[in-house]
Amino acid sequence: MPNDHDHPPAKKFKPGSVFFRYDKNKPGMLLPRKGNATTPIEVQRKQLPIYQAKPQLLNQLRQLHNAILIGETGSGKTTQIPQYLYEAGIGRQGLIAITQPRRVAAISLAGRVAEEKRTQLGKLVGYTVRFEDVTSSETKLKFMTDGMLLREAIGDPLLLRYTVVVLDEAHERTVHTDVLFGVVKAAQRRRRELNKIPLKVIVMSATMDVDLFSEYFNKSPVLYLEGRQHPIQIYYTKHPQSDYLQAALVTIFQIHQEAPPSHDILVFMTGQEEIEALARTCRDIAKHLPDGCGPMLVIPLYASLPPAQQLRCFQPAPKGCRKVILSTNIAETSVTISGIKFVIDSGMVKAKRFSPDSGLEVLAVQRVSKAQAWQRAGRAGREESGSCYRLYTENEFDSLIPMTVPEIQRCNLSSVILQLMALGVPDVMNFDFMSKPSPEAVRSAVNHLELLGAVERKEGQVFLTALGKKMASFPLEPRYSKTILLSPDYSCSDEILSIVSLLSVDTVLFNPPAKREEVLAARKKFSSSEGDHITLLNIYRAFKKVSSNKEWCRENFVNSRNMGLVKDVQAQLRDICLKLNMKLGSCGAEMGNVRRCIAHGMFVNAAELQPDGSYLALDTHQPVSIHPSSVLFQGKPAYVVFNELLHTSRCYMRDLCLVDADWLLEAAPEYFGRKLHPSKS
Ligand SMILES: Nc1ncnc2c1ncn2[C@@H]1O[C@H](COP(=O)(O)OP(=O)(O)OP(=O)(O)O)[C@@H](O)[C@H]1O
Repeated sequence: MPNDHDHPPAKKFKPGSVFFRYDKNKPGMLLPRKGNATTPIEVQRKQLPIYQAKPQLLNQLRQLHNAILIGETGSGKTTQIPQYLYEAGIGRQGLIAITQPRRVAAISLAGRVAEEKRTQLGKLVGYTVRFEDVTSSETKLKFMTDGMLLREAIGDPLLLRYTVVVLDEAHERTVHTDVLFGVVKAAQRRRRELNKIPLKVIVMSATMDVDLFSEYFNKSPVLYLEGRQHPIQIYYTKHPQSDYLQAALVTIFQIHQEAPPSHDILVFMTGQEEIEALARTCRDIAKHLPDGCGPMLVIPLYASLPPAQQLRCFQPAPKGCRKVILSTNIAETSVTISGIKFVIDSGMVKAKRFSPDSGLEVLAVQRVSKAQAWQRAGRAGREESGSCYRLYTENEFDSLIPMTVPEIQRCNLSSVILQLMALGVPDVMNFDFMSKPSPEAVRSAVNHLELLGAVERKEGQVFLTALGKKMASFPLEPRYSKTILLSPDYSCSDEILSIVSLLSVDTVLFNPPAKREEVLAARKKFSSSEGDHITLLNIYRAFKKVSSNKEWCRENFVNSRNMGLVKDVQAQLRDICLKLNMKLGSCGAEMGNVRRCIAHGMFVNAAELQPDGSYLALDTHQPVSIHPSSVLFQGKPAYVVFNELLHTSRCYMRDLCLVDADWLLEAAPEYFGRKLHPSKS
């Protein structure tokens, strides 16, 4: 459940300044060429640095099966390469897929390329992201998240619909991209062996380890694209900043007081709570600025916002008003946001960290890599010159790691391994990973899947079970798909589908700290002593009962758009269930069944109350605490299962469900036999 306890309290704006310096000798960014934002789109295309290189590029790309393309941010790689290929008739026998690590990039790029080609989105140019497919039989240029191409590969490992796959923003090294590298490489090889139409693979980024990529993709040639269209000045703080939130705030208003209102600002922060808090503070301050300071439109941008709300950042601000976008790293790569002249980079990012020893995956705030810092800077200077204010010193920048550690080496691998096994990869350790995950992490994930019944071992080999095959049909973490698949046994599929959809969308509630008392009063009506899952379900049921009434949502601090999205997700999950011939039903008000089903699906995330009032995660014996946002915060239930762990000052369990020890024992007798004290339940 969303919380309002982990961000610092909204701060009063202290007049003052953050001092920056600009080192001309170390900008890393080059000289301008030409162009401006009001130029017609055809002319804009021709002004991109890539245009100069078009004939040579096409010449090379026509011949090569693999190519690594490296070019500065904004040089035109993502928007132009697919069009050049298409216009030159390369790969015409099939589709050209362009993968992106994030959905917001896939959607906005498809929109831009459709506009450049003067066609309606969904026709020649389309996109596919989780729970949304805007393509048709006419689509030839298909922007998609890497996760979606991976899902397609489960049904079609040779990716026969595609003649070209462009793996964009390869430096991001998400789990999906890394697995996709191996899948695409294998498809390419198999197609050659089977004499099928060849698959061309183009890997692109502005900031990647070219040697590593070239070596991995069969010593592929590296094509360097020179130059950038507009210059970006980089500023560093003179002194280290102890509080990047405060530094961001001061910098936003320094710029706001000095720069023309049409110059918009993009600020990189770490997460939703922090962004919402900063947004509130900015709006408050903006109301009380001296005359002469224009209005400010503050737009939050983070992954769990519904797509329509995310896309608001692309709309221009009203005339005379400055747009300030406060974003997580979802706007870090690929996107062009019109009007952005200034980027403010906190230098921090929230990222997953996994410890195979403890088996726990936690989200924690950490420093960005140099590659990320350059990508962030690259969001300015796309339509004209720009500036990037780094809220850290140049020395601090120099000490950053060059590239982000691949996610596959720092996350729980159970989802990936399930997908790989569904793809028919028998020995995951021998899968052709660009960077291998640690054997402990693979072992821990296989154990997890075995506990869930998704895989089994026979004669030292690991096999996918029938249940595992079904689990892989859902675009969800294995424990969620397992819970859904179990739900008919407890006659509570409607409830479980609602709960899983609510958890997949995750910010269905508003928790403005300034209205804490009102929020608590409104929530009381729905609050369940059985935990957060049931409380969420109560809210969702009430939402449906009032037919999604907006006024009701406002009164109850419910995010009506996100609730709408929950409905969509639920409908899609239901479709998958029906395809699997599951009998779906409801248990009405009998929540015991629902909790029991949750206990059976999510038992690996169980925690036990200790005699001293603290909690221990049963799997790993790690001390954990109930997050203050949970409805179970005041109580001391003997056993709970939790949805995720958040690492701030402590390790907090979020989204908890009250369970009986007996249910945990039923779910995994051997596993819990050693760990539980059922007398306490
Ligand atoms: N939605 C848009 N609105 C306005 N201009 C755009 C838009 N998308 C792209 N452009 C223009 O096209 C240029 C090239 O964008 P493109 O995404 O192709 O660059 P890129 O080389 O792939 O950059 P990156 O490495 O940052 O993804 C941008 O710098 C901008 O000038």
